[in-house]
Amino acid sequence: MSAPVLIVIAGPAGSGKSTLCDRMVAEAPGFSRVVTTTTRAPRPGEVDGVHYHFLTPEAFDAKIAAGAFLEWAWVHKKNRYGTLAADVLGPLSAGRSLIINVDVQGVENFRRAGAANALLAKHLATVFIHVPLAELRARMVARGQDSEAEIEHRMQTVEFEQREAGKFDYQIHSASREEDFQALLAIWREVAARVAKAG
Ligand SMILES: Nc1ncnc2c1ncn2[C@@H]1O[C@H](COP(=O)(O)OP(=O)(O)OP(=O)(O)O)[C@@H](O)[C@H]1O
Repeated sequence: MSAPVLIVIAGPAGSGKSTLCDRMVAEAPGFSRVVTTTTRAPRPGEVDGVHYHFLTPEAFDAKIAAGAFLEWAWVHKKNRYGTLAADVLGPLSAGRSLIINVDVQGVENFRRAGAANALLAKHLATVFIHVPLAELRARMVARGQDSEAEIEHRMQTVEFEQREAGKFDYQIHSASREEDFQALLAIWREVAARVAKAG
């Protein structure tokens, strides 16, 4: 078994974050997704503790007051989403590896949490996925999930996101799905070796 790691993966919309997370969980031994917490209502088929921890706004407030979150944020001014420290540190302490897909701004929260928590910092690696603009647009169109307006909206934040890329520990320059996955596996091996060496 390799040493446990926490891979935080970010990149523009359509860069392939979900695809890579799904594949790591399916194929890399000992990997699971971080279960995050939200105040939004469960959608049909969503299971509490599996897809999210679903909390009432009051219960979410209580966790904030208790300092239980590594990070949290409002999304569209409507619902709150966050990551409880226990949902990251618990699995890592039990020897399991974690992957989480967050937006570029969310990664800053993980860096800050790492600066305040040595255990987290030891296991943490941030990964940015680069994709040329035309290819990003093509992937979103091909995915068929977003309206033309939504795609335009998402494309407007890409430049900002790319400017943040230099702050990440690792970069993947996206090619085929297989090459991207192999690049992530190589990063995982490197981080696991670093964690093992840190003891
Ligand atoms: N390397 C790749 N080459 C071509 N297409 C890819 C590649 N990786 C992922 N895709 C496809 O691009 C689309 C976007 O991928 P995915 O949904 O994983 O992106 P995402 O970064 O999670 O997006 P979002 O932030 O919008 O949720 C999907 O249809 C996926 O199958």
